[in-house]
Amino acid sequence: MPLHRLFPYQLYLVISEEACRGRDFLTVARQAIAGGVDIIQLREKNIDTPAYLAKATQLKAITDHYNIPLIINDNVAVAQHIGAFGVHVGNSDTPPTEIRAQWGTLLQIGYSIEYLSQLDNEETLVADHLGISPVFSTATKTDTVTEWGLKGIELIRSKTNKPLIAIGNMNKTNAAAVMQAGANCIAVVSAICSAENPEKAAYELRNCLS
Ligand SMILES: Cc1ncc(COP(=O)(O)OP(=O)(O)O)c(N)n1
Ligand SMILES: Cc1nc(C(=O)O)sc1CCOP(=O)(O)O
Ligand SMILES: [Mg+2]
Repeated sequence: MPLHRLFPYQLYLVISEEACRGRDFLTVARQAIAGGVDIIQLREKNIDTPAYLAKATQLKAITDHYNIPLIINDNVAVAQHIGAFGVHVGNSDTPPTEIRAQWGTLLQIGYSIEYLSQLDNEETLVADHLGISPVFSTATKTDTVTEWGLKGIELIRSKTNKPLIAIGNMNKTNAAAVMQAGANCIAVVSAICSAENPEKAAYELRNCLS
């Protein structure tokens, strides 16, 4: 099956209340959807599960309304509870094999690739799509390991057929090159959440993608 059928999303918004700079994150999500994002991840760090659940439930009402898949970062219980499309985990989170063992194919699993050696492990094998973590270093998340760059995308592309999500300082100036290097999708926080006009920012990013 062609990759775009497995993961038919090209513009991926990763949203948190903090990234929206005092604006209502639900309003920013609606604006981003109007501008053309086609998948959203809720990424709240340092929040307890009841508070995460409350935010996820509110956002799910919006994503359902617009028929946009919602992914929950880190918290599998929240993802499962709200009937999310999927969950995104990294090397410090619940491993994909555990999620798969418990929930089968109920949740799509995104998994961060920080080391090339991960491409040979069981966690990558069971994941549905992979985050290239990060393509370029970013102030939004500083606890990262490898800055993959365009060459890193090409290398990872040559080693896996899984859908690749490019994350880390993605913006209008690099989106086309990142896709050209082999990514299937770009994921952004600040380029949309911190933009003065999130709808326009999403629309302009969308136009950089094929
Ligand atoms: C699409 C996507 N890719 C990578 C990440 C990073 O996940 P992780 O390494 O678990 O780090 P945190 O986001 O949990 O800080 C992501 N969230 N989304
Ligand atoms: C959530 C996240 N994960 C990353 C990774 O490298 O795994 S970088 C990142 C934040 C991306 O923010 P911005 O679009 O503002 O650069
Ligand atoms: Mg994580």
